[in-house]
Amino acid sequence: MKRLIIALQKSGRLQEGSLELLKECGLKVDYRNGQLKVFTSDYPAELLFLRNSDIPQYVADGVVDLGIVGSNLLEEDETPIEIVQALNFSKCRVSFAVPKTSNIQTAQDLHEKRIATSYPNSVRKYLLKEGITADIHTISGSVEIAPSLDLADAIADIVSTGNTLFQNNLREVFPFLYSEAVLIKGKNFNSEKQALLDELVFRIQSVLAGNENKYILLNAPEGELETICKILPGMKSPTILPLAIEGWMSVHSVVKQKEVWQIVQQLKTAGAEGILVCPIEKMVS
Ligand SMILES: Nc1ncnc2c1ncn2[C@@H]1O[C@H](COP(=O)(O)OP(=O)(O)OP(=O)(O)O)[C@@H](O)[C@H]1O
Ligand SMILES: O=P(O)(O)OC[C@H]1O[C@H](OP(=O)(O)OP(=O)(O)O)[C@H](O)[C@@H]1O
Ligand SMILES: [Mg+2]
Repeated sequence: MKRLIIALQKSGRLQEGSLELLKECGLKVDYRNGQLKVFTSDYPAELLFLRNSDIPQYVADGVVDLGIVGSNLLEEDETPIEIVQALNFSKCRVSFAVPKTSNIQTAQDLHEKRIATSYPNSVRKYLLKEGITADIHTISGSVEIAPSLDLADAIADIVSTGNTLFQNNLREVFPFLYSEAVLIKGKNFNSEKQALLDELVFRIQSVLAGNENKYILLNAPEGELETICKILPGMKSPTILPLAIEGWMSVHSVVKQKEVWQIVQQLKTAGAEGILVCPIEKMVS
């Protein structure tokens, strides 16, 4: 039986989310920290745990079939690689930041300044586009410390919560790149491997759709049904079932996770009672 070889990060920001997603897709993974190779059961895959920065090359060379990396790495790496699916986790931005006391406010203010970063190609491309020249210093980690050591006037690094900038007395100037985890595909896909990939992508999309939506149930007075159904469009339409008490209906529907609180408020105002909001594990439309 053919197995898809999937490269995941050995340690770091992407590992937990990658393993979690594969488990939600039905791949049984018995992984113990430090293992470099793991076979999955319930789906024919072999997981290789590699350095994040090595994954694009392994995928491009066809040494592995698939990989999960941050899209910012692909921008930096410039290896031509097909993104099969954005994965909606490890979302972050790559931003310029400066000491709180600095008067750098705009892209133009970076002209002829010293910029420390782990992403020199991405920074170079951005500055070139803006017609700005700067002195780029490449540092492989802990970039936020560079201004306090007077190694740089500004940095370009990943920002998520902004805590690291805050702790290092830095101020975000502006982001120039947005990133999230993505599934990337190598070469040498015969029809058997392609079928396995299609199945995996189908499962991933079902999990992502499930995560983005909530199942909502509520009791509605019959007289308010029309208003309540307008608030709840559902996948096709809401499901309506009679309650044991006359004059009341149970209404079931699916709503976008990000709209849940606003919809709950509208439903309460429209007279709904006993509102339940439940997670959806998988959703196939
Ligand atoms: N704070 C963060 N929040 C969200 N995503 C992040 C954050 N930091 C990094 N990432 C994402 O995770 C990816 C891997 O980052 P991580 O710091 O784990 O590895 P690395 O140090 O860049 O690489 P290597 O494993 O080669 O040392 C980044 O390319 C980015 O897409
Ligand atoms: O905005 P925040 O939520 O604080 O996240 C940003 C920090 O996260 C990443 O570092 P990481 O912790 O991965 O350490 P590293 O530099 O060793 O990769 C990134 O390089 C920033 O330093
Ligand atoms: Mg990091």
